[in-house]
Amino acid sequence: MGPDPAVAGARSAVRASLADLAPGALVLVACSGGADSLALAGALSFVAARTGLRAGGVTVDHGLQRGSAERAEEVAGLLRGLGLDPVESVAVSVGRHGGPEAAAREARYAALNEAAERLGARVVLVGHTLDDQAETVLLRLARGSGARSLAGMARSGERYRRPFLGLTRAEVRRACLAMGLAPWDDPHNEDPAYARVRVRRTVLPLLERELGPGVAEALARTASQLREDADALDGWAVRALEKASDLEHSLDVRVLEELPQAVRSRVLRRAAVAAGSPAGTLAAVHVAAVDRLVTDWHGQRGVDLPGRVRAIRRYGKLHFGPAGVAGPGE
Ligand SMILES: Nc1ncnc2c1ncn2[C@@H]1O[C@H](COP(=O)(O)OP(=O)(O)OP(=O)(O)O)[C@@H](O)[C@H]1O
Repeated sequence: MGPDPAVAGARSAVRASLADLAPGALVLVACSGGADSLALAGALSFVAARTGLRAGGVTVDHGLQRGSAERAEEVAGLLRGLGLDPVESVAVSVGRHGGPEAAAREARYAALNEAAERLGARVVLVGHTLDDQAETVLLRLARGSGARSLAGMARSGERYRRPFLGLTRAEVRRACLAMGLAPWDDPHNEDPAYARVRVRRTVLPLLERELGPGVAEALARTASQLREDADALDGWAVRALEKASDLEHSLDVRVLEELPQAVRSRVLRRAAVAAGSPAGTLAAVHVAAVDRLVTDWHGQRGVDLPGRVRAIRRYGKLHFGPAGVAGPGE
């Protein structure tokens, strides 16, 4: 008898996501002990044994709940039991920046990045599923995001890969249990104080009831279509930025005027970030204000942007530089 179909699906998703790596390469799994990342660890251990990859694991103790250190040790023990080596349990101190959830995530990714670099792992696997993707897309849709943001999480980035992005949470949980692994269910995942939990428990089930099943799959499909569109627009923006820039990093307004709005916004955003405006705080309203310097200009000189960057229009050029420093010709 072959393996349970859910286990087979999990293993083949992991195998496919690592197909480009040469034998001997170290792959880490980021494991919280939840069903998703535990199934990921089980599947990675299986795949590594058959492909010559090396498999290790990292669990991060955020120190936010009673008994978290003991649980991290238990998770590390489970990972070692699966034959993963090296296995690390890393304790982090979580700041208060942007709310406890965001702070925990920031501290976690910093710890995972540090471990990957120290251990020489090019790839770190995380256990996001199709349902996580659908929830992310719905949350972002409700906030009014553009294509890049509605594209959700990438299946594969520079360091992080998400082999389970095409599998549902139920499939992954089934795989975890069928592998004989006992997951730890984080009580936060049931706490309706979090918008994501309300989306999971109330909004998505309501949409499925009212609009028919398959809404989560449909949202995930929309995300991957928008990813293709956003990639194409970003590629166009990179080329347009190159074409519009002169040696002093000023942009030619005539070149900008010719661009479709979606591409011009991306060019302006990139130019502002390159001049030092932080990507995280540069909002659509800021980019729109700079855009008006191009398309609806009434002689005003400039626009102030986050990070003390100022965009200035002068003599047919748009210049981005530090606020308070005179631009070219000012
Ligand atoms: N404590 C942890 N230690 C190691 N890895 C973790 C931990 N918590 C989460 N992860 C990894 O991150 C994945 C996503 O977890 P979760 O959905 O809880 O994250 P999140 O807080 O929503 O943040 P993000 O989705 O941005 O990673 C997990 O499947 C797992 O791979």
